[in-house]
Amino acid sequence: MTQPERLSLGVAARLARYLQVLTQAKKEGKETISSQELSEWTHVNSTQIRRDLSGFGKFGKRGVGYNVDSLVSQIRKILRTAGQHNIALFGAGHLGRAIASSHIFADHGFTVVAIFDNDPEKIGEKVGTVTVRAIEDLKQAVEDEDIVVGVLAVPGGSAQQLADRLVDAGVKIIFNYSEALLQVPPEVTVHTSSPAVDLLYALYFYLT
Ligand SMILES: NC(=O)c1ccc[n+]([C@@H]2O[C@H](COP(=O)([O-])OP(=O)(O)OC[C@H]3O[C@@H](n4cnc5c(N)ncnc54)[C@H](O)[C@@H]3O)[C@@H](O)[C@H]2O)c1
Repeated sequence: MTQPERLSLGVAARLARYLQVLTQAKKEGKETISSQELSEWTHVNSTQIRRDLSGFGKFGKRGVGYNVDSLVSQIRKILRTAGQHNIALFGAGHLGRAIASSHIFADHGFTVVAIFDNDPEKIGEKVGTVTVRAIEDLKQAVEDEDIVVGVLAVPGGSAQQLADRLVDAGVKIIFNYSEALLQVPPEVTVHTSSPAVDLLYALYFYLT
């Protein structure tokens, strides 16, 4: 399989979207999927899908479609997300608990291996199988448990100080659920999740 050095942002975003649909299809027991079906679920047109996937070798058979399993592993390889990746979660509140006990990350090979909170009442509590720890343990946890992503499920006012600690501990990817605008060095990527902003984006394409 030939693989370009770096994907364009557009291709990477579409591949991630295909992966999301394929992972769900796999969970529902689907073995093959056509570019037309992928198109219906992702709203990317099927010609574009075939073009995106053909660039990386032949996964599909004419008339049969793509094998879901092999397409999932191929896209994960292309996105370099094959294997398991460890996450540290900050905030054992409503959102943090929901994230820790759901499959949204696990389905894509991410495991929540550590949960941090600054509320003394929560430290030592179990959320699923993980014990809530004090923030002072962060640096050691990143080192010992090979943590590559920090997920912030804390109030906006606490997010920057935690981002600073993550950067200091060497974590390069921050997934920010709060509304805080985070300042990080250029080598660190922040992804901010905002359902309302995603909806505005969808609305823009609906209205134009
Ligand atoms: N983007 C989304 O989809 C989405 C959805 C829901 C909530 N949110 C955001 O997620 C965040 C959490 O929401 P919630 O409803 O779970 O709040 P919550 O109050 O239930 O939980 C927040 C937790 O963070 C902890 N915390 C606060 N400061 C901390 C610090 N400095 N270090 C470690 N832990 C700290 C608190 O002790 C608490 O356990 C908020 O910023 C909220 O706006 C985003």
